[in-house]
Amino acid sequence: MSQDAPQQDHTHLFDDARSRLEEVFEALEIARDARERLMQPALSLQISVPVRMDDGSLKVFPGWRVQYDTSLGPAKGGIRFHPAVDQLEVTTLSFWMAVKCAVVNLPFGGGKGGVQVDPKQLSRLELERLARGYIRGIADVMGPNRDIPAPDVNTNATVMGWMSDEYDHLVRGQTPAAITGKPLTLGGSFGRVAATGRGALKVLDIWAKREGRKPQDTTVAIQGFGNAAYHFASLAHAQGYKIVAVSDSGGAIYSEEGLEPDPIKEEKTRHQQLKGMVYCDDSVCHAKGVESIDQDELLALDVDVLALAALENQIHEDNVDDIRAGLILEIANGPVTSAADEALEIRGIPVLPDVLANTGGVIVSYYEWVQNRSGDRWTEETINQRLDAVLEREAATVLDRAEAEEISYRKAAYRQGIERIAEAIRERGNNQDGE
Ligand SMILES: NC(=O)C1=CN([C@@H]2O[C@H](COP(=O)(O)OP(=O)(O)OC[C@H]3O[C@@H](n4cnc5c(N)ncnc54)[C@H](OP(=O)(O)O)[C@@H]3O)[C@@H](O)[C@H]2O)C=CC1
Ligand SMILES: O=C(O)CCC(=O)C(=O)O
Repeated sequence: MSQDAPQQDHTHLFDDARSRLEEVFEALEIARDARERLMQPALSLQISVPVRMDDGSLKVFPGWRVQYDTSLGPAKGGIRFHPAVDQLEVTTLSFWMAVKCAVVNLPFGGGKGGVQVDPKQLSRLELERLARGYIRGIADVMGPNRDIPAPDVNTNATVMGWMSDEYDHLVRGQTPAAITGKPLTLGGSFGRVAATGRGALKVLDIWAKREGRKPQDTTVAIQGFGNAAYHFASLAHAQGYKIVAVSDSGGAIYSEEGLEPDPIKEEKTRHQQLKGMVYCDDSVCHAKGVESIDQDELLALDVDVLALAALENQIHEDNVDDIRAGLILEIANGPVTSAADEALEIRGIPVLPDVLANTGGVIVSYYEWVQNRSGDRWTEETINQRLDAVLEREAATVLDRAEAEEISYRKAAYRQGIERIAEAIRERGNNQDGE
């Protein structure tokens, strides 16, 4: 563990994730080969990333790349820079990637990467050296047909651009399809930056329509204000949803009258933190009656939708009884533990699960990969239409199944995803005991 890493216990994270797999094994006839394969990752690589700091000293950061399962296609998944990253977290995130790609029927397996680092303590050049060093460390196991990284927490298009450039140098050729989420000028796709938030809103809309609920009558609190959360907030606000609270790693803000995400984003870009910001310029206030609240208070607000868009393990046994929201939308990966999930199910609070609700990002990453391989470039309109169509189809299947089998949306999504992976494992045949 690096020197400044916070004490965060991921010991139970992977067990917790696997307990959802076991639930599927109990409910469905999944072949033994698939059961064996899916209980542990296919490949797990640990690396050390040495970074020359601006003051001339050398710091070494631990990093990982895990490919959980590649039966449906090359591994796919983001890279996280965060002080709490460790092998178990990356493994769990790669497992969720495998499930989510299968839930929305992408020709991808699941992968994930991470570096245990606080990127907020690095200069821009140090960050670039770290990004390049990470790619040198995992280059042997990645590539367009093998494992395709993308952004996740604290990484973005700029970081993907550096990584893509580093990979091109290593393989002595332009290989844009090796990484997605790149800047547009380096072969990135229109629509990728907003895709996770847009996809989450689409899934919420599909659910709301079935429930006869209108955006104008729906209040939303959002945990997080990064890439996924901001784009969700901005698009939801434009559609008429009332965003009453948002939070970041430093605090939360609330307004009963509703917040305007775009000016808040501009302020956050200037001041880094939501806490203590002023939302008025030239005597125009973008959010009247804004007050600072605790991050935990946001989770307990009496709202129609609580959108979780920060990190895993946010709703757990100790705070689940405080939840008063009508619906939980999981934009983050794994924000609700399995124990909390059961408690919510008993209380009749539905959860639109991560493996469906946050698939917008990886779906548009798939479109980026397809465009890079064909040399084609699709318009933003085409991308968004295709994204909507996939989510309409796959979300409908999950919601219908939940209703027909009288199970939670999560259980229905897991059954859909695991069935597809198990089928691919079966079709690959028996010769799976070696190279
Ligand atoms: N980016 C993508 O395409 C995808 C992301 N996801 C998932 O969505 C989640 C967010 O990712 P992304 O938006 O990319 O990451 P970002 O790094 O852009 O944003 C993370 C946000 O979470 C905030 N945060 C961190 N800790 C807390 C906390 N304790 N309470 C409240 N807010 C907190 C951060 O605060 P601060 O701004 O202060 O740092 C930041 O606003 C992750 O779980 C990720 O795996 C899922 C699918 C795709
Ligand atoms: O865009 C991608 O390939 C993966 C995004 C990601 O890491 C995720 O969905 O959690």
